[in-house]
Formats: sequence, C-alpha cells, structure tokens
Amino acid sequence: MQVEAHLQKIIEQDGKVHLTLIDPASQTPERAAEIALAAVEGGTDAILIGGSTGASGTILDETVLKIKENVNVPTILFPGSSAGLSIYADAVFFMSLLNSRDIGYVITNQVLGAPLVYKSQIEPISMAYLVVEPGGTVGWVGDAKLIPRKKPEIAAVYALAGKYLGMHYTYLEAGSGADTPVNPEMIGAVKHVLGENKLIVGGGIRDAKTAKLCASAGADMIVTGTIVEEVKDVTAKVAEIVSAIKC
Ligand SMILES: CC(C)=CCC/C(C)=C/CC/C(C)=C/CC/C(C)=C/COP(=O)(O)OP(=O)(O)O
Ligand SMILES: O=P(O)(O)OC[C@@H](O)CO
Ligand SMILES: [Mg+2]
Repeated sequence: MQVEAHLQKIIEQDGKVHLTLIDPASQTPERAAEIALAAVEGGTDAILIGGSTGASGTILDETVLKIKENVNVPTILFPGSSAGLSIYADAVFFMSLLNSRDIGYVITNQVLGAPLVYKSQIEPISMAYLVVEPGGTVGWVGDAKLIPRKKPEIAAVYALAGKYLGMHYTYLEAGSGADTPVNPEMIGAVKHVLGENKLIVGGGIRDAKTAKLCASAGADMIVTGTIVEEVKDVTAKVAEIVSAIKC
C-alpha cells in the first residue's frame, strides 16, 4: 500500500484526514491494538505509532504487529529518534525537527535511521516538523527553539523553507497534551504558503469544536493522541472528531 497516495486520495474524497496517535510506552501492545480498532471504528484514517520516550525495541515492534493484526488502515511511525523505527510498519514520517537547536534532531537521527528504511518496506514520507509553544515533552526532548504562539509569520517561513527543501508534509506541533493547541491564525498562515503541500496539526486537540477550528483554518490532517488514551469510549470520541472535520 502506498500510504502517502492513500492519504492524498482521502483528502480528495473527504476533504480531511484524521490520524490517531498511539504511544507504545503508554499501554500493552494488546491494549494498543484495542484502541486502534476502536479508533478505526470511529472513522480514523491511519494509526501513528510513536512517543518522545520509551517507544523503541520489542515494545514498539510488538505494538506495531498487534495493531496490524487488528486493523487494515496504514500504520505510520512517528519516531522520536532512529530507535523509533520498526520494520513492521507501513510508513514513517521521515521528519526533521527544523526548529531544533540540536543537530541530532535536524539530521543525525535521520542518517542513522536511513539504512533500516532502505532495507525494509517502510515508506518514508518526508516531513518538516515544527514545534510551537508550549511544546511539551517533545519540545524539551527535541531541544526546540519554540515558535511563539502569536508569531504565525515565523511558523510560515519555517514551513516555506521545508517546502523548498522538498518536504511533502509539514507538522505543526503544540506538544502532546498541550493546554492550548496551535491557533487558527498560525495554521492559516502556514497553509497559505504551503499551497497544495499537506499540513498536519496536533497537540492538545481534545474535542470536535477545536478539531473543526484547526481543520477550517487550513489543517489537512488532524492528530489526536492523549484524548484517545484517556476516554472510555474511543469509538464515540473519534467519531465526534471525524464527523466535525470531514465534509
Ligand atoms: C526520521 C527519524 C528516523 C527520526 C526523526 C527524529 C526526530 C526529528 C524527532 C523529533 C523529536 C521528537 C522527540 C519527536 C517525538 C514525536 C512524538 C512521537 C511525539 C508524541 O509523543 P509524546 O506523546 O509527546 O510522547 P511522550 O508521551 O513520550 O511524551
Ligand atoms: O496527545 P495530543 O495532545 O493529542 O497530541 C498529539 C500529537 O500532536 C503529539 O505529538
Ligand atoms: Mg504521549
């Protein structure tokens, strides 16, 4: 399955894509697979697998494999480092944290991870990863020079640089569990310069209203992680968000 082409088709058909993020460090592989199935029943389009800390090795491989047993939607790695790769996944967000001060997150982890992607069937999807205030764990781990919430023009020039470097996707990240997601002004400014290139927004999106606000402002794909880990009825929560963003 060509994952990027598949997501493109969904955008053409439904307008928007919903992605569910599962952190392998947060639960057992069995529970991760249950959550993935419930999210797919709620209408999610693909499962992102990753975390800033502890998402590697056997627990990562087993989580990917169990999820694949349960669902047919693509599994996409969202790696915190080169250790966040698993040969069992369908694709990887092959991302560079463009606003990191640490060259490790700009290019070294990608260099260390490239041979495994080359030898496997994992589809790399090139992505500019931009961490915005408050930034959360990923901002700290990734040593990000956080983009100020109220400076959409800074996010826009980073996104433009990513696009000129050939990156297909741009991800505006407020940090997992953020109190406030990226604001609509910043989303709009970034989408304006990206044009047809795809924009993903995540971090702190917990309800239909917020998801709709982000999607209407210009996000092509909405990511939800924490809320899916917290609620009892995953299917209902995902369905609420999916119906708010899709046309
Ligand atoms: C492409 C390859 C091989 C590596 C990329 C490496 C990069 C650029 C990483 C960026 C920095 C980073 C730590 C990203 C993590 C992204 C992620 C999975 C965030 C969601 O995880 P959280 O939910 O914040 O994780 P925790 O729950 O562990 O805090
Ligand atoms: O956990 P939440 O707040 O949904 O954030 C998802 C994702 O953007 C984190 O990398
Ligand atoms: Mg998390």
